[in-house]
Amino acid sequence: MPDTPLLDTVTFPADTRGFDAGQLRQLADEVRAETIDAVSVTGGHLGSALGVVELTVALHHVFETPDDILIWDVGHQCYPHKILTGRRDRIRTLRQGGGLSGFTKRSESEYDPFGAAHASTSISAALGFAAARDQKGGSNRVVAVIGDGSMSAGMAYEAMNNAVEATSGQLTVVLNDNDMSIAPPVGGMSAYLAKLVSGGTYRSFRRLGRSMAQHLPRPFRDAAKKAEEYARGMVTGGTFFEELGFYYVGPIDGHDMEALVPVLKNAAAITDRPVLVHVVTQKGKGYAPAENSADKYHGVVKFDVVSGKQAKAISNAPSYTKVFGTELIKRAQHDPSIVAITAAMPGGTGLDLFGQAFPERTYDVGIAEQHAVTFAAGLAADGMKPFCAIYSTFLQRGYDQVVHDVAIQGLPVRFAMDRAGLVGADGATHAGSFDIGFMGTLPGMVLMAAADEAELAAMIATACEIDDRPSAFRYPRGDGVGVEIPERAAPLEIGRGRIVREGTSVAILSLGTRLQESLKAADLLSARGVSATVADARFAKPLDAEMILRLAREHECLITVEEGAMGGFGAFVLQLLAEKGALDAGLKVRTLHLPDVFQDHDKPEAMYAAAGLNADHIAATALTALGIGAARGAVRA
Ligand SMILES: Cc1ncc(C[n+]2csc(CCOP(=O)(O)OP(=O)(O)O)c2C)c(N)n1
Ligand SMILES: CC(=O)[C@@H](O)[C@H](O)COP(=O)(O)O
Ligand SMILES: [Mg+2]
Repeated sequence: MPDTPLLDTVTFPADTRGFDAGQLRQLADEVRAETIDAVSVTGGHLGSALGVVELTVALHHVFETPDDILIWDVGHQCYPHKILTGRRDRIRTLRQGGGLSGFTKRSESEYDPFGAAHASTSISAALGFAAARDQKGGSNRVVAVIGDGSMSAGMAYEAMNNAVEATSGQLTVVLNDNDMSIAPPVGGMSAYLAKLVSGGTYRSFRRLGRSMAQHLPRPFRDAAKKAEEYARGMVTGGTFFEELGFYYVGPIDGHDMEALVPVLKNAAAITDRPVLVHVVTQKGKGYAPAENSADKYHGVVKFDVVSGKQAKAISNAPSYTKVFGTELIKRAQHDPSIVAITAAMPGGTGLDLFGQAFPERTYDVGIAEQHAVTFAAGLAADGMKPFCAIYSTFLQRGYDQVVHDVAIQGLPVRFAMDRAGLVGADGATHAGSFDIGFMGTLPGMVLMAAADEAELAAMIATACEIDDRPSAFRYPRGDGVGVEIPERAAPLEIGRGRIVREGTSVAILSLGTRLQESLKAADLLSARGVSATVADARFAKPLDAEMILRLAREHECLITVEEGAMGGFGAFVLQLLAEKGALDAGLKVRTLHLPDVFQDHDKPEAMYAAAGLNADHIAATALTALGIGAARGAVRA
């Protein structure tokens, strides 16, 4: 544990309010050491947190949190904030079951006035808080901190566009520009910010001194007159933001406490217009292994603090993500119309591999899922074969585009939905729980779910051939099950499932990831003298009606299993059975799916157990339905 004498005196931000610049610097150093040490035992989003240590200390020193509202965009950089807001005693439980969330969360602390984890929501939320304050005649201040990567999303612009009209009072947006998203940032705004930073203004701000006050907008000038040192580090510019009605201040060095504190004090005092403070930081700041790594330790597993070496688990199977990337490359080698789209997640989606193989056919559109989907629709409309690879949870943001721009027009966009199902430590915000329901209800959509990595390869091959309508395939976070992938996977027959194991009394109909557990459940049932068929549905849409109706006819009990929310595969099957009268003769149907709650972060195994999607739960469900009765423990292997 690091030596933290000053931090030890701080439990809440109020404890820092009397600190001088030297003490604030020392506090930042100690918070940084504490953050590194904590994440070394928990894993998590380290690089972004290290980049905002000074900013966090300065914000809590200047603003009267929690009365003043401080909103972190994404929230993945909030560990220093948690350390300073009464949660240091639990900081080594970050992202662990029952422990602190890795993001901001309203239920966790009054210092988290708004929860997040998806990007680019902070300015809208802050504007809402500012407008609420205005409505109530309050006087508290409101701050949003948003990263340069998150500044690529439509929501951020929608909020800035509305800011001047929605609030007549104080609102500070801190643009934390570390010139990084998860991958290097992309797009015109990123280039614009780089230009602002590389301009003479930034290089020379230290020389500007008090004369700068003359060039500042009037409120700054007045404030600067009161405290001339506040003017240091403030530079006008940023035409784009000015045109939207903001005062633009910056760029300033986000690691320089003597620049940060006075500038933030000034921003807090401005009430006639919103202020955008452009702060330049370094992702991974102050920890050499992070600073020197390509991803700046954006997300790490446990690591050794001295060497920075991460304790990566060894696996015998490739990750689904890697299978997606490599299989798509194979297909693209024979089909020049295949192109791939990612919304700022090239590494996370495996499209970094595709991008190396086909740089000209890979589009990283930034954090802009809505645009990604409609951009793919345009590509498809003009004869390309777009694979739009977006995590299930982030595709939620592009849903109207999926409906309106893709599905209604019947365009053959292929949606590769990674991280479908539970994701462990990132928790509820990142779980891909809903895609079966929201994609499966769309007319014309072909929706597949991979039970293993060979199935994923087959589904990619299938999607390649679907040229007359949209298609989607879902697959989970993590490694495959270790099955062999054929050199050239054959496409599947659309709407055909497969029987994996034949039995007589119970039919377990699995969609996607829980097939292995379903097979284990069949073993458990067999040990209890119950014969089970196990089928892999492969398709949530169109359903294999023939297979499902046969299972219904030939078994006493039918259990659907899926790693998705209610209202998904099980609901589709029930609807089919009802429509075809297959429920009329007493078939016992049970639908196993994710529980109707937002499951908190935990180890995946614990989450599956809590969800009731393990072999013993499946088997117990069958036994209970058959009236054989079994406490779960009774069927455990
Ligand atoms: C809507 C959405 N898309 C993608 C992501 C994945 N994501 C999390 S952080 C991040 C990069 C954010 O970059 P920036 O805002 O600059 O913060 P930094 O990591 O640089 O501190 C991305 C792409 C997300 N959380 N939400
Ligand atoms: C904060 C965020 O949204 C990403 O960093 C996310 O945590 C990545 O998840 P994976 O680790 O599953 O790629
Ligand atoms: Mg960034």
